[in-house]
Amino acid sequence: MRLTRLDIAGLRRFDGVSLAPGPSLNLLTGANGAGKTSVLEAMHLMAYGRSFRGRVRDGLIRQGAQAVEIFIEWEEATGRTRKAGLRHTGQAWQGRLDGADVAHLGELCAALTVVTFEPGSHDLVTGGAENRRRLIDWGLFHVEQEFLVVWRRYARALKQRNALLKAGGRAEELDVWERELAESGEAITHSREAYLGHWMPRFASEAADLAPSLGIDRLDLQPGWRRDELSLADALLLARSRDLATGFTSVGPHRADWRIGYAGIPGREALSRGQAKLTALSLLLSQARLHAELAGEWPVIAFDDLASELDRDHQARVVDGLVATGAQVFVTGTEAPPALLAHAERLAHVRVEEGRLRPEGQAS
Ligand SMILES: Nc1ncnc2c1ncn2[C@@H]1O[C@H](COP(=O)(O)OP(=O)(O)OP(=O)(O)O)[C@@H](O)[C@H]1O
Repeated sequence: MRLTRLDIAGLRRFDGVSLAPGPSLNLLTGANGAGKTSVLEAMHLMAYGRSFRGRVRDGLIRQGAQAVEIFIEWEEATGRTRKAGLRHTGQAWQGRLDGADVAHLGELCAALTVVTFEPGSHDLVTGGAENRRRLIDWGLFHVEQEFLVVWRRYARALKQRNALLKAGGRAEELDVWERELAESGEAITHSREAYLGHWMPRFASEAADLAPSLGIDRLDLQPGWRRDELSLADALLLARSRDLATGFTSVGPHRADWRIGYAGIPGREALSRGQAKLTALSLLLSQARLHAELAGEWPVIAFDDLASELDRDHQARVVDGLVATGAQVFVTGTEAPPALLAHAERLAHVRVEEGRLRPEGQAS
């Protein structure tokens, strides 16, 4: 997919700006604090319902503004033009897709696919399980419509069981929600396992190119209970008295994780920061590739501060590879990275200056 228009108002230092991105490589340069990352943040907010820099109410909304407002227009590979608007006050949000109000932010997220690589992305590899669960579920939400339905069923049942646990609910009441949890939870796990199976070979091949010394050869799902020994229904029943004591559900796919297998190093603790970044980048790019194969079009790819995240050789490999796919790419930096200048004929360059956007070549 290709963004053709991006309007941002009330976001960080942007009062109101508009961008008409190019179809291939888009470079945003500017001084520190000019607002480059904020442009990617706006795209990410529409595509994920949240920022990669923390909660909306923690500073995303411009000081003195009531709300952040984003409008994006894009073209799908089929030629269909789509448009989405999002207004977020920090407490409440309103979304529109193709001219109609949406009931769930998830509808915007399902329509617009953006993959963002930013300075915090190494957390996918070295941080907690939540981001890894989100990543795999992101892939599934976009290609399996049923997944969202079953995921919502699970989330609702989990909430109900937790409420009953806290209230010291009766066994018959817990039985009802555990049945629902077990059924939807087994389905979620089945989908996650199948997805990892598709993702693994693409991830291994991307990692073999970007970080060959790591010898990445596995992606193993940890389902959130001892699935090789018992069903989720049995695991929930077995955990019931402990869960009643703590007031929360200790087993199930909401506790799942997945682990990367490295043949070249003892484990993720041995990764340098740069290697963790390359591993995260391999995950994101291979997932974008898998998405392109399953959904028939590449997501928009956004790199925040590419030049300080990757060495020159890796920058060139990644940019050249993406140009060959035809994906639309956004890159920010204080200066233009040589890897992008090598594709000058495809490059749309915008300068970000004190919260304003100025296409390169236009007078300020
Ligand atoms: N809520 C807010 N209201 C007004 N201005 C804000 C708010 N939050 C952040 N800013 C300002 O907006 C800018 C955010 O810049 P951003 O991080 O997008 O810049 P950048 O060009 O990517 O910078 P760098 O190169 O330093 O990473 C900063 O100047 C910051 O001080």
